[in-house]
Amino acid sequence: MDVVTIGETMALFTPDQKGLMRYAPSYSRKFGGAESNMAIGLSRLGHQAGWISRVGDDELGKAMLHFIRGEGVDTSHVTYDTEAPTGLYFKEFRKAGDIRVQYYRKGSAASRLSTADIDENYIKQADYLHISGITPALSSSCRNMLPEAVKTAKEHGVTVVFDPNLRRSLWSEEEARRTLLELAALADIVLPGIDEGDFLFGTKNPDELGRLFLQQGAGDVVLKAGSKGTYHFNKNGSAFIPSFDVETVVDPVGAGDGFAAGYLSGLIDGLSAENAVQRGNAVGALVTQAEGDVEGLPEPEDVDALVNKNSGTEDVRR
Ligand SMILES: O=C(O)C(=O)C[C@H](O)[C@H](O)CO
Repeated sequence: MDVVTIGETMALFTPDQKGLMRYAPSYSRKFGGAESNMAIGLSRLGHQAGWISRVGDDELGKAMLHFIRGEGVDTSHVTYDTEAPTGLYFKEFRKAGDIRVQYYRKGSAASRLSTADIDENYIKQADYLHISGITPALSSSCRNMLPEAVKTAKEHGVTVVFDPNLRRSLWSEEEARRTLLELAALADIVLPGIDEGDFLFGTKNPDELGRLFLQQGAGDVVLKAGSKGTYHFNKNGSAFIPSFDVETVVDPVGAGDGFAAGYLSGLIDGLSAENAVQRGNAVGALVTQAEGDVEGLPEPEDVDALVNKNSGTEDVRR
């Protein structure tokens, strides 16, 4: 297994019409969850990814599992929870550039994940363990589970990748800041956005953030500056890798997960840090071109086409 990830995926309902959701009579059903989005991204790029989770023992849970398994992700460590339902989320396209999400996930099956779901043998055979800051916001059992998963990974030399994925609506600012900083300190690679860095450290200055995350304990800091590009910092220095131009953003949700998939795919393929980030930028850009969290995740030839079209784009070692 190249990467094992842990987290909640929800049935995603999108109104078939734009505008306020209260007027929407019909919805399309999709699936979305940061960690499985990333795992599907890896699978599309030809890698082996496994996803640890719980889903409700209900029709949506079954459909979700079929879907994610069908995308080539290993779901052998996903269990059906007979006492709690699959979580739901709604994505409302109010007007261009104004997309809102509404969760119905309190007490969901995945919020009942706990250290009992951490199988040492499963984690130890992976090269990377990917976790996000959404999971600890779901419940105290989820919060206790992640450090245990990280400990298991570290004992076996599995590289820990942490995407803060701040979801303010799920917990208090204070709790979020404390927990995300704790997890960032445990990770080998962190993938924050500039706004998340600002939330955690009170500055938007990229160099300052790079320094602070390194000081916190990460070996590699990959700092996403949205449509501008991405910074990479490690003990050898820093680089800025520009983003790819995107004409119209159809749906930005899931772009960060796509970035993580592209970046990890690059590392798995042995690319330099800068080229891995460039692949991340490419996947992130492509994800925004389709509606849905995973529908725009590319195959390798799509990534190559975008990167080659922009081959004038150079990595700038700083
Ligand atoms: O917001 C969440 O918690 C989700 O996991 C839903 C989406 O898939 C996710 O935000 C995309 O990154």
